[in-house]
Amino acid sequence: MPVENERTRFLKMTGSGNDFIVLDNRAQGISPEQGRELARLACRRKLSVGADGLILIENDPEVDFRWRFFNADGSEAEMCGNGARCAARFAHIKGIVAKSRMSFRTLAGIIEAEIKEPRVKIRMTPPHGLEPDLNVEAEQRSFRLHFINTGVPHVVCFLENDRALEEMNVFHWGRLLRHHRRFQPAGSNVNFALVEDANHMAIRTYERGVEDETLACGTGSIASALVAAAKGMVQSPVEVRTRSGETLTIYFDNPSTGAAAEFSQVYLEGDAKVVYEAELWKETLRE
Ligand SMILES: N[C@@H](CCC[C@H](N)C(=O)O)C(=O)O
Repeated sequence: MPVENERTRFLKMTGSGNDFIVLDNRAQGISPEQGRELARLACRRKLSVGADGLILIENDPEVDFRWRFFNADGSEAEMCGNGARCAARFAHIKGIVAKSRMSFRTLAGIIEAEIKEPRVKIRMTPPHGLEPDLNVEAEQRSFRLHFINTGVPHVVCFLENDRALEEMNVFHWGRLLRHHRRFQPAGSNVNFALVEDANHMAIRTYERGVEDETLACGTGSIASALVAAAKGMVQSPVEVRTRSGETLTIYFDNPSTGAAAEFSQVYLEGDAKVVYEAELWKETLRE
């Protein structure tokens, strides 16, 4: 049983439709292995709380706190943009960090956050590994993909219009590309993106570790905006419409375009809302 207590308090939170179970692990001592198991069991929809991921807030000697982030399938991810905004708001609501500006440790590096209730703006770690224009084949269909790591790995596939975005079978093609040999062993999140004008985009994302389309993906929205900026299609700030209909705002400095494009000062801003506070009963943490 991953949680020793009979009942564990948690907040259910949503970052623009990406939903998370967030709990204070400063005293509970849930180990990474137990966290994996807890995520896998508690994130199951209809059988338990149901969520895209689990966030454990823990003490850190150098910054305000650190987190561990687990996808719904129990895999641990280096970063999650929407989850990071929820974690910062959780820490503020729970009095773990009284000030509205804070910093916390993730496996991808230190994230800075500013609470603007209920919005949260976070400063990301530097994106890296841009590889534009990769031609990838899946089931006899060719995709032009652009890879970038914005804390976790992402590929971006640009579509030409609203209809193409609406009709894209994200579950089918996203799953195939996410597991494509080109992106192994880590695999990749897969974003289908539409540039509407120089400051507006719409995206749909197939998420690694959730193994489905989610209603929003922060690092995926950033990846899509940065690749579009590298190609000279957009400029900061970029408003990204997510599948939930909510908008994420991406800010960045982009001094150069093309394959060697560089980015600094990358920020993500959007809502991070509490759905409810509750106690998790052990009885739903069974197969
Ligand atoms: N939803 C996230 C990304 C979470 C991690 C991802 N599923 C992975 O394993 O790479 C976001 O908002 O960034």
